[in-house]
Amino acid sequence: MYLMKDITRDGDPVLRQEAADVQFPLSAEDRKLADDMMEYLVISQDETENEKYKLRPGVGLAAPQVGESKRMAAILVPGEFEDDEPLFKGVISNPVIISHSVQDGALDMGEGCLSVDEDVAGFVPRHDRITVRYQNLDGETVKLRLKDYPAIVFQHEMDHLHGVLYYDHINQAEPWAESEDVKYIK
Ligand SMILES: O=CN(O)C[C@@H](CC1CCCC1)C(=O)N1NCCC[C@H]1C(=O)Nc1ccccn1
Ligand code: NI
Repeated sequence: MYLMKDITRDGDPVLRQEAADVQFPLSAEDRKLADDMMEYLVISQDETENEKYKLRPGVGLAAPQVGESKRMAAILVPGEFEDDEPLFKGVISNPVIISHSVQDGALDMGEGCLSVDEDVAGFVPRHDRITVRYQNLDGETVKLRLKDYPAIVFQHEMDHLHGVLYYDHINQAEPWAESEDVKYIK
């Protein structure tokens, strides 16, 4: 299982590379990578476990963050309340945004990243709504419409597959500048 020491940090060139397509059917190695990334998210979101292993809780983990320059990311977006089903739980490969809203969305608290130790303050403008197409672990093509928080998470992870980090999107001059057509998401 992955520990924080296994998470590549900003400065490692792998985080700035364009990752390679995942080939299907999945190799045993890529299947293990997918399982291990999802395992990290599950354990990190469990209070007892994350304390025990000193893990930062995460809702997403992209392969470049564990040193693998492949177009694969695990995503586990919890439901609103403790016992709810997750809003999304899955490992996506070769994702592409095939359409998106004109309206932008940004988390009202800004973002962070397990690969960036110091949080960089400011709004991270993204698309508020997206239609994403990706391959699931069986190699099937899935098309998914997302909005608000889950859409932000997907875009944060997909950025990693293109060597983009969240702070690349922040307005350095005025990090918290509000604009008209941006929806600020809780
Ligand atoms: O690429 C992937 N990453 O870098 C992990 C990031 C991904 C999210 C950042 C903003 C949108 C996606 C991540 O999850 N975080 N960022 C750093 C510390 C906090 C943590 C987080 O938001 N945790 C969380 C939130 C709700 C419930 C449980 N845990
Ligand atoms: Ni990240």
